Amino acid sequence: MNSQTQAILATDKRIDGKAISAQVLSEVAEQVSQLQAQGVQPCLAVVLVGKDPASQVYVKNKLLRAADVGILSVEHYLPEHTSEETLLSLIESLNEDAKVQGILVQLPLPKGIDEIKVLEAIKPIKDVDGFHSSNVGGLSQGRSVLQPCTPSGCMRLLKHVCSDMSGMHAVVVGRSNIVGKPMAALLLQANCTVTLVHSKSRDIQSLCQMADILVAAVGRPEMIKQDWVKPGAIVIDVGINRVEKDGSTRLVGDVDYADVWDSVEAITPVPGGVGPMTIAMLMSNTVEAAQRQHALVSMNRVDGSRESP
Ligand SMILES: NC(=O)C1=CN([C@@H]2O[C@H](COP(=O)(O)OP(=O)(O)OC[C@H]3O[C@@H](n4cnc5c(N)ncnc54)[C@H](OP(=O)(O)O)[C@@H]3O)[C@@H](O)[C@H]2O)C=CC1
Ligand SMILES: Nc1nc(=O)c2c([nH]1)NC[C@@H]1CN(c3ccc(C(=O)N[C@@H](CCC(=O)O)C(=O)O)cc3)C=[N+]21
Ligand SMILES: [Mg+2]
Repeated sequence: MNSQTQAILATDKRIDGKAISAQVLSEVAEQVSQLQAQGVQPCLAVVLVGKDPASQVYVKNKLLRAADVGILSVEHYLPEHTSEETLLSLIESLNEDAKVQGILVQLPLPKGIDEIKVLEAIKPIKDVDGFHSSNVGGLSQGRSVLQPCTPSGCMRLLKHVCSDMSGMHAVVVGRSNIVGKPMAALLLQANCTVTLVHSKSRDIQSLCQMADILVAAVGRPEMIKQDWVKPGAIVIDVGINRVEKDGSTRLVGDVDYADVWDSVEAITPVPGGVGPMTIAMLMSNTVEAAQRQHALVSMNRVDGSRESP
């Protein structure tokens, strides 16, 4: 095999989240134009409480992507010591604002604010993160609801390398409400056999070795090594870890990318894998929310009923 062929194969093995997210974003931009032609301007409200530096970077990136695809965004920056009451009343006013179709409250929230209470306050039809219990429940029942962005982005990446996941054994490491649990639900819906692994699981390495599809969402830098991975496995690395090395900061995943490379059939890099997909799916959800709200309003106009979105 000459080196050029090798380079092409190497490119194939690396699941390019940046490129695939660009595809998603161009589809979203097209949907935005269609909505605009119907007199609807999709708008996303982003709420950030406090000054967490990582959150500031993520929020900035979300606003940039929104602008790219023609989604209007409104930013609400609240001080660290904002009361729960103030935050809840902001959400209430965004719920009532017909010009805002998507509401995102950046997590984590400062201590002292009840995260669940805040997420439950968002109208489910505007819940572009898919974190409201009604959307979480809907996902678990297989209903068509707004889905959490990171797991749905992972599914989109998986579909690129694997058109039919039916019968495959998927192992998800991490059981958070925002990644691990909804990821397991989506894989189950795609007819995978799903194992959900967490910090109390025994013999995690053996569990990972069984995976045809391995999803790592732990938050432990390069925890997953070559001898944890079955040859030919597909690996999705959700982890975003900042590590100090030789005086500079580097971003690494939960998987030791270089170590597992020879064993895997395909793998997502960090950065440039799941991260950009998360933001693209947020834009996709915002458009979907706008479409649903527009459909509801039009329907109500026809039948005269008073239910508002
Ligand atoms: N790329 C993206 O778009 C996103 C990336 N992330 C990144 O993904 C990672 C996970 O995020 P998130 O789900 O919010 O993290 P959480 O900290 O909320 O959850 C981590 C999960 O990993 C489990 N865990 C911790 N240590 C181990 C271990 N040694 N072995 C097995 N399981 C373990 C925990 O188990 P237990 O429940 O028992 O405590 C928990 O379920 C982070 O690096 C985060 O930065 C997150 C969101 C989006
Ligand atoms: N309500 C809410 N919704 C979220 O979806 C949400 C959240 N809160 N809190 C934090 C996590 C984390 N998250 C990421 C999004 C994009 C990248 C991303 O774009 N990553 C780039 C690198 C960015 C960098 O350099 O740091 C990449 O992987 O290529 C990462 C992580 C969304 N989250
Ligand atoms: Mg978390």
